[in-house]
Amino acid sequence: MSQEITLVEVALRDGSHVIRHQYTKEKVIEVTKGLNEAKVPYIEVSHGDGIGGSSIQYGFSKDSDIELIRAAKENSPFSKIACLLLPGVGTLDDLKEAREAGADMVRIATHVTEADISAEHIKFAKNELGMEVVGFLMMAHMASPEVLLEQAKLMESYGADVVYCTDSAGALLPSEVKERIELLVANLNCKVGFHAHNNLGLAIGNTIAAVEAGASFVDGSARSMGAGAGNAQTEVLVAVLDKMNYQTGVDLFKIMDVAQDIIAPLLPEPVIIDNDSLILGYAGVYSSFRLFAQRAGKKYNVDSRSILMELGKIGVVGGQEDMVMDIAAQLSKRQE
Ligand SMILES: CC[C@H](O)CC(=O)C(=O)O
Ligand SMILES: [Mn+2]
Repeated sequence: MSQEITLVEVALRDGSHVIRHQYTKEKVIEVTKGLNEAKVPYIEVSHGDGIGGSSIQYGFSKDSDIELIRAAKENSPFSKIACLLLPGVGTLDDLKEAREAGADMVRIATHVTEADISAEHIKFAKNELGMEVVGFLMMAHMASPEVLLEQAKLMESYGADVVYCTDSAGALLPSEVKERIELLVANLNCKVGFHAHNNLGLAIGNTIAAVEAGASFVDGSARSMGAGAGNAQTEVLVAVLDKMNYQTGVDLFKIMDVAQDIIAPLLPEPVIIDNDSLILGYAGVYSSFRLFAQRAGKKYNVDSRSILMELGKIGVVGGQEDMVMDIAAQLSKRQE
Protein backbone atom coordinates (compact mmCIF):
# COMPACT_ATOMS: atom_id res chain seq x y z
CA MET A 1 0.00 0.00 0.00
CA SER A 2 1.34 3.43 -0.87
CA GLN A 3 1.83 6.03 1.82
CA GLU A 4 -0.46 9.05 2.25
CA ILE A 5 1.09 12.52 2.41
CA THR A 6 -0.95 15.50 3.57
CA LEU A 7 -0.31 18.68 1.66
CA VAL A 8 -0.73 22.19 3.06
CA GLU A 9 -0.96 24.92 0.41
CA VAL A 10 0.68 28.13 1.66
CA ALA A 11 0.38 30.56 -1.28
CA LEU A 12 -2.38 32.42 0.59
CA ARG A 13 -0.07 32.89 3.60
CA ASP A 14 3.66 32.56 2.73
CA GLY A 15 2.72 34.02 -0.67
CA SER A 16 1.36 37.08 1.11
CA HIS A 17 5.00 38.22 1.61
CA VAL A 18 5.39 38.31 -2.20
CA ILE A 19 2.59 40.85 -2.63
CA ARG A 20 3.33 42.72 0.60
CA HIS A 21 0.19 41.38 2.25
CA GLN A 22 -2.20 42.93 -0.28
CA TYR A 23 -4.54 39.94 -0.68
CA THR A 24 -8.19 40.88 -1.13
CA LYS A 25 -11.22 38.75 -0.29
CA GLU A 26 -11.98 38.39 -4.00
CA LYS A 27 -8.52 36.99 -4.79
CA VAL A 28 -8.63 34.66 -1.80
CA ILE A 29 -12.00 33.34 -2.97
CA GLU A 30 -10.73 32.74 -6.50
CA VAL A 31 -7.64 30.86 -5.28
CA THR A 32 -9.62 28.91 -2.66
CA LYS A 33 -12.17 27.73 -5.24
CA GLY A 34 -9.38 26.49 -7.51
CA LEU A 35 -7.62 24.70 -4.67
CA ASN A 36 -10.89 23.04 -3.65
CA GLU A 37 -11.42 21.77 -7.17
CA ALA A 38 -7.90 20.40 -7.09
CA LYS A 39 -8.74 18.62 -3.79
CA VAL A 40 -5.96 20.22 -1.75
CA PRO A 41 -6.51 19.05 1.87
CA TYR A 42 -5.41 22.22 3.74
CA ILE A 43 -5.19 25.87 2.66
CA GLU A 44 -3.34 28.27 4.93
CA VAL A 45 -4.75 31.81 4.94
CA SER A 46 -3.16 34.64 6.96
CA HIS A 47 -0.92 37.67 6.75
CA GLY A 48 2.58 36.41 5.79
CA ASP A 49 3.70 36.83 9.40
CA GLY A 50 0.59 35.20 10.78
CA ILE A 51 -2.67 36.52 12.14
CA GLY A 52 -2.11 39.85 13.85
CA GLY A 53 0.90 40.47 11.58
CA SER A 54 -0.65 43.54 9.94
CA SER A 55 1.55 46.29 11.45
CA ILE A 56 4.19 48.89 10.70
CA GLN A 57 6.86 46.28 11.56
CA TYR A 58 5.70 43.64 9.07
CA GLY A 59 3.55 45.63 6.65
CA PHE A 60 -0.17 46.36 6.74
CA SER A 61 -2.67 43.93 5.17
CA LYS A 62 -5.22 45.12 2.64
CA ASP A 63 -8.12 42.99 3.93
CA SER A 64 -7.95 41.69 7.51
CA ASP A 65 -6.96 38.13 8.39
CA ILE A 66 -10.42 37.44 9.76
CA GLU A 67 -12.17 38.66 6.57
CA LEU A 68 -9.82 36.53 4.46
CA ILE A 69 -10.25 33.42 6.60
CA ARG A 70 -14.05 33.83 6.55
CA ALA A 71 -14.06 34.31 2.76
CA ALA A 72 -11.90 31.21 2.31
CA LYS A 73 -14.03 29.08 4.64
CA GLU A 74 -17.29 30.10 2.93
CA ASN A 75 -15.84 28.92 -0.39
CA SER A 76 -14.14 25.77 0.81
CA PRO A 77 -16.46 22.77 0.74
CA PHE A 78 -13.55 20.32 0.59
CA SER A 79 -10.33 21.88 1.87
CA LYS A 80 -9.77 22.65 5.55
CA ILE A 81 -8.64 26.17 6.38
CA ALA A 82 -5.46 26.68 8.37
CA CYS A 83 -3.99 29.87 9.78
CA LEU A 84 -0.58 30.76 11.20
CA LEU A 85 0.04 32.51 14.50
CA LEU A 86 3.25 33.67 16.17
CA PRO A 87 2.77 34.11 19.93
CA GLY A 88 3.44 37.77 20.65
CA VAL A 89 2.33 38.83 17.16
CA GLY A 90 -1.12 37.22 17.35
CA THR A 91 -3.10 36.99 20.57
CA LEU A 92 -5.48 34.42 22.02
CA ASP A 93 -8.34 36.77 21.09
CA ASP A 94 -7.13 36.84 17.47
CA LEU A 95 -7.09 33.06 17.51
CA LYS A 96 -10.62 32.86 18.88
CA GLU A 97 -11.81 35.22 16.12
CA ALA A 98 -10.01 33.13 13.49
CA ARG A 99 -11.73 30.01 14.82
CA GLU A 100 -15.12 31.73 14.73
CA ALA A 101 -14.42 32.84 11.15
CA GLY A 102 -13.88 29.18 10.21
CA ALA A 103 -10.23 28.23 10.73
CA ASP A 104 -10.00 24.47 11.29
CA MET A 105 -6.30 24.34 12.04
CA VAL A 106 -3.75 26.71 13.54
CA ARG A 107 0.00 26.50 13.16
CA ILE A 108 1.70 28.03 16.17
CA ALA A 109 5.12 29.25 15.03
CA THR A 110 8.15 30.01 17.18
CA HIS A 111 11.87 30.34 16.65
CA VAL A 112 13.41 26.85 16.79
CA THR A 113 14.76 27.32 20.33
CA GLU A 114 11.67 29.00 21.77
CA ALA A 115 8.98 26.31 21.78
CA ASP A 116 8.14 27.14 25.40
CA ILE A 117 6.38 30.35 24.33
CA SER A 118 3.86 28.25 22.36
CA ALA A 119 2.44 26.42 25.40
CA GLU A 120 -0.48 28.74 26.12
CA HIS A 121 -1.51 29.09 22.46
CA ILE A 122 -1.29 25.38 21.65
CA LYS A 123 -3.31 24.42 24.75
CA PHE A 124 -5.91 27.14 24.12
CA ALA A 125 -6.35 26.16 20.45
CA LYS A 126 -6.61 22.48 21.27
CA ASN A 127 -8.56 22.43 24.52
CA GLU A 128 -10.70 25.59 24.39
CA LEU A 129 -11.25 26.00 20.66
CA GLY A 130 -11.12 22.35 19.54
CA MET A 131 -8.79 23.11 16.63
CA GLU A 132 -6.23 20.88 14.95
CA VAL A 133 -2.88 22.24 16.10
CA VAL A 134 0.54 22.27 14.51
CA GLY A 135 3.77 23.34 16.20
CA PHE A 136 5.91 25.16 13.63
CA LEU A 137 9.60 25.38 14.59
CA MET A 138 11.13 28.07 12.38
CA MET A 139 14.75 28.62 11.30
CA ALA A 140 15.44 24.92 11.89
CA HIS A 141 18.97 25.23 10.45
CA MET A 142 19.97 27.27 13.54
CA ALA A 143 19.59 24.31 15.91
CA SER A 144 21.21 20.89 16.03
CA PRO A 145 18.91 17.90 15.38
CA GLU A 146 19.01 17.15 19.13
CA VAL A 147 17.88 20.65 20.10
CA LEU A 148 15.17 20.55 17.44
CA LEU A 149 13.91 17.27 18.94
CA GLU A 150 13.91 18.67 22.47
CA GLN A 151 11.85 21.67 21.29
CA ALA A 152 9.50 19.46 19.25
CA LYS A 153 8.88 17.32 22.34
CA LEU A 154 7.77 20.43 24.21
CA MET A 155 5.24 21.27 21.49
CA GLU A 156 4.02 17.69 21.48
CA SER A 157 3.62 17.79 25.27
CA TYR A 158 1.42 20.92 24.97
CA GLY A 159 -0.90 19.00 22.63
CA ALA A 160 0.35 19.60 19.06
CA ASP A 161 -1.01 17.05 16.57
CA VAL A 162 1.86 17.68 14.17
CA VAL A 163 5.28 19.29 14.67
CA TYR A 164 7.08 20.88 11.75
CA CYS A 165 10.73 21.29 10.95
CA THR A 166 10.57 24.66 9.18
CA ASP A 167 13.46 25.61 6.91
CA SER A 168 12.61 29.33 6.96
CA ALA A 169 15.89 30.35 5.35
CA GLY A 170 16.00 27.56 2.78
CA ALA A 171 19.44 26.82 4.22
CA LEU A 172 19.23 23.11 4.98
CA LEU A 173 20.86 20.48 2.77
CA PRO A 174 19.04 17.20 2.00
CA SER A 175 21.30 15.22 4.39
CA GLU A 176 20.49 17.71 7.18
CA VAL A 177 16.76 17.42 6.51
CA LYS A 178 16.98 13.63 6.57
CA GLU A 179 18.86 13.64 9.89
CA ARG A 180 16.37 16.01 11.55
CA ILE A 181 13.21 14.32 10.29
CA GLU A 182 14.45 10.82 11.10
CA LEU A 183 15.20 11.89 14.66
CA LEU A 184 11.78 13.54 15.07
CA VAL A 185 9.89 10.58 13.59
CA ALA A 186 11.77 8.09 15.79
CA ASN A 187 11.14 10.01 19.01
CA LEU A 188 7.73 11.69 18.72
CA ASN A 189 4.29 10.14 18.87
CA CYS A 190 2.69 12.98 16.90
CA LYS A 191 3.02 13.47 13.15
CA VAL A 192 6.00 15.27 11.64
CA GLY A 193 5.91 17.93 8.92
CA PHE A 194 8.39 19.83 6.75
CA HIS A 195 8.24 23.34 5.23
CA ALA A 196 10.84 24.25 2.61
CA HIS A 197 12.16 27.40 0.94
CA ASN A 198 13.83 27.16 -2.45
CA ASN A 199 16.68 29.63 -1.92
CA LEU A 200 19.35 27.01 -2.68
CA GLY A 201 17.18 25.27 -5.28
CA LEU A 202 16.52 22.42 -2.84
CA ALA A 203 12.86 22.84 -1.88
CA ILE A 204 11.56 19.84 -3.81
CA GLY A 205 14.63 17.70 -3.05
CA ASN A 206 14.50 18.56 0.64
CA THR A 207 10.76 17.87 0.82
CA ILE A 208 11.31 14.48 -0.79
CA ALA A 209 14.15 13.82 1.69
CA ALA A 210 11.70 14.69 4.49
CA VAL A 211 9.00 12.38 3.15
CA GLU A 212 11.48 9.53 2.70
CA ALA A 213 12.59 10.09 6.30
CA GLY A 214 8.99 9.73 7.50
CA ALA A 215 7.36 13.20 7.36
CA SER A 216 3.64 12.88 6.61
CA PHE A 217 2.74 16.60 6.34
CA VAL A 218 4.45 18.80 3.74
CA ASP A 219 3.94 22.37 2.56
CA GLY A 220 3.87 23.65 -0.97
CA SER A 221 3.04 26.92 -2.68
CA ALA A 222 1.50 26.95 -6.13
CA ARG A 223 3.88 28.57 -8.64
CA SER A 224 6.27 28.71 -5.66
CA MET A 225 4.47 31.79 -4.32
CA GLY A 226 6.29 32.25 -1.03
CA ALA A 227 8.98 34.41 0.55
CA GLY A 228 12.50 34.42 -0.91
CA ALA A 229 12.67 31.98 -3.80
CA GLY A 230 9.35 30.56 -2.64
CA ASN A 231 8.50 27.15 -1.23
CA ALA A 232 8.33 23.67 -2.73
CA GLN A 233 6.26 24.37 -5.86
CA THR A 234 2.98 22.56 -5.16
CA GLU A 235 2.22 21.35 -8.66
CA VAL A 236 5.76 20.02 -9.06
CA LEU A 237 5.62 18.35 -5.65
CA VAL A 238 2.30 16.68 -6.51
CA ALA A 239 3.77 15.33 -9.75
CA VAL A 240 6.98 14.08 -8.12
CA LEU A 241 5.18 12.46 -5.17
CA ASP A 242 2.80 10.76 -7.58
CA LYS A 243 5.71 9.38 -9.62
CA MET A 244 7.18 8.05 -6.37
CA ASN A 245 3.84 6.37 -5.58
CA TYR A 246 2.93 8.55 -2.60
CA GLN A 247 -0.76 9.53 -2.35
CA THR A 248 -1.61 13.23 -1.95
CA GLY A 249 -5.15 13.04 -3.31
CA VAL A 250 -4.46 16.26 -5.26
CA ASP A 251 -5.55 16.43 -8.92
CA LEU A 252 -2.39 17.21 -10.90
CA PHE A 253 -3.97 18.98 -13.89
CA LYS A 254 -6.26 21.05 -11.67
CA ILE A 255 -3.45 22.23 -9.38
CA MET A 256 -1.37 23.06 -12.48
CA ASP A 257 -4.30 25.17 -13.72
CA VAL A 258 -4.51 27.01 -10.39
CA ALA A 259 -0.78 27.76 -10.57
CA GLN A 260 -0.80 28.95 -14.17
CA ASP A 261 -4.19 30.65 -14.48
CA ILE A 262 -4.81 32.07 -11.00
CA ILE A 263 -1.52 32.39 -9.10
CA ALA A 264 0.87 33.44 -11.88
CA PRO A 265 -1.15 36.60 -12.74
CA LEU A 266 -0.96 37.65 -9.06
CA LEU A 267 2.83 37.73 -9.01
CA PRO A 268 4.55 41.09 -9.46
CA GLU A 269 7.38 39.06 -11.07
CA PRO A 270 8.02 35.32 -11.37
CA VAL A 271 9.38 33.81 -8.16
CA ILE A 272 12.91 32.72 -9.05
CA ILE A 273 16.25 32.16 -7.33
CA ASP A 274 17.69 35.63 -7.85
CA ASN A 275 20.95 36.79 -6.24
CA ASP A 276 19.28 37.92 -3.03
CA SER A 277 17.28 34.69 -2.60
CA LEU A 278 20.41 32.64 -3.15
CA ILE A 279 22.22 34.61 -0.43
CA LEU A 280 19.27 34.01 1.96
CA GLY A 281 19.92 30.28 1.71
CA TYR A 282 23.69 30.62 1.66
CA ALA A 283 23.85 32.92 4.69
CA GLY A 284 20.89 31.36 6.54
CA VAL A 285 18.60 34.38 6.67
CA TYR A 286 14.82 34.41 7.13
CA SER A 287 13.26 34.35 3.62
CA SER A 288 10.92 37.27 4.24
CA PHE A 289 13.97 39.53 4.84
CA ARG A 290 14.73 39.62 1.09
CA LEU A 291 12.38 42.50 0.30
CA PHE A 292 13.42 44.37 3.48
CA ALA A 293 17.11 44.07 2.45
CA GLN A 294 16.34 45.27 -1.06
CA ARG A 295 14.53 48.34 0.28
CA ALA A 296 17.31 49.08 2.79
CA GLY A 297 19.98 48.56 0.11
CA LYS A 298 18.31 51.11 -2.15
CA LYS A 299 17.88 53.61 0.67
CA TYR A 300 21.54 53.43 1.82
CA ASN A 301 23.13 52.56 -1.52
CA VAL A 302 24.50 49.27 -0.22
CA ASP A 303 24.54 45.89 -2.03
CA SER A 304 21.57 43.98 -0.58
CA ARG A 305 23.69 40.79 -0.61
CA SER A 306 26.15 42.40 1.84
CA ILE A 307 23.25 43.30 4.13
CA LEU A 308 21.97 39.71 4.03
CA MET A 309 25.45 38.26 4.64
CA GLU A 310 25.84 40.48 7.69
CA LEU A 311 22.36 39.52 8.98
CA GLY A 312 23.33 35.86 8.63
CA LYS A 313 26.64 36.45 10.45
CA ILE A 314 24.97 38.00 13.48
CA GLY A 315 22.17 35.40 13.50
CA VAL A 316 19.16 37.71 13.16
CA VAL A 317 15.83 35.90 13.58
CA GLY A 318 12.18 36.56 12.68
CA GLY A 319 10.77 39.61 14.46
CA GLN A 320 14.03 41.55 14.06
CA GLU A 321 13.03 43.17 10.74
CA ASP A 322 14.08 46.60 12.07
CA MET A 323 17.70 45.32 12.21
CA VAL A 324 17.80 45.28 8.41
CA MET A 325 17.77 49.10 8.17
CA ASP A 326 20.30 49.37 11.04
CA ILE A 327 22.73 47.03 9.33
CA ALA A 328 22.33 48.84 6.00
CA ALA A 329 23.08 52.16 7.72
CA GLN A 330 26.18 50.69 9.40
CA LEU A 331 27.46 49.20 6.13
CA SER A 332 26.88 52.49 4.35
CA LYS A 333 28.97 54.31 7.02
CA ARG A 334 31.76 51.71 6.64
CA GLN A 335 31.68 52.25 2.84
CA GLU A 336 32.24 55.98 3.33
C1 LIG B 1 6.15 33.93 10.49
C2 LIG B 1 6.60 34.22 9.20
C3 LIG B 1 7.28 33.14 8.39
O1 LIG B 1 7.11 33.55 7.05
C4 LIG B 1 6.79 31.72 8.64
C5 LIG B 1 7.36 30.81 7.63
O2 LIG B 1 6.73 30.46 6.65
C6 LIG B 1 8.77 30.38 7.74
O3 LIG B 1 9.38 30.54 8.82
O4 LIG B 1 9.28 29.88 6.73
MN1 LIG C 1 7.95 30.00 4.94
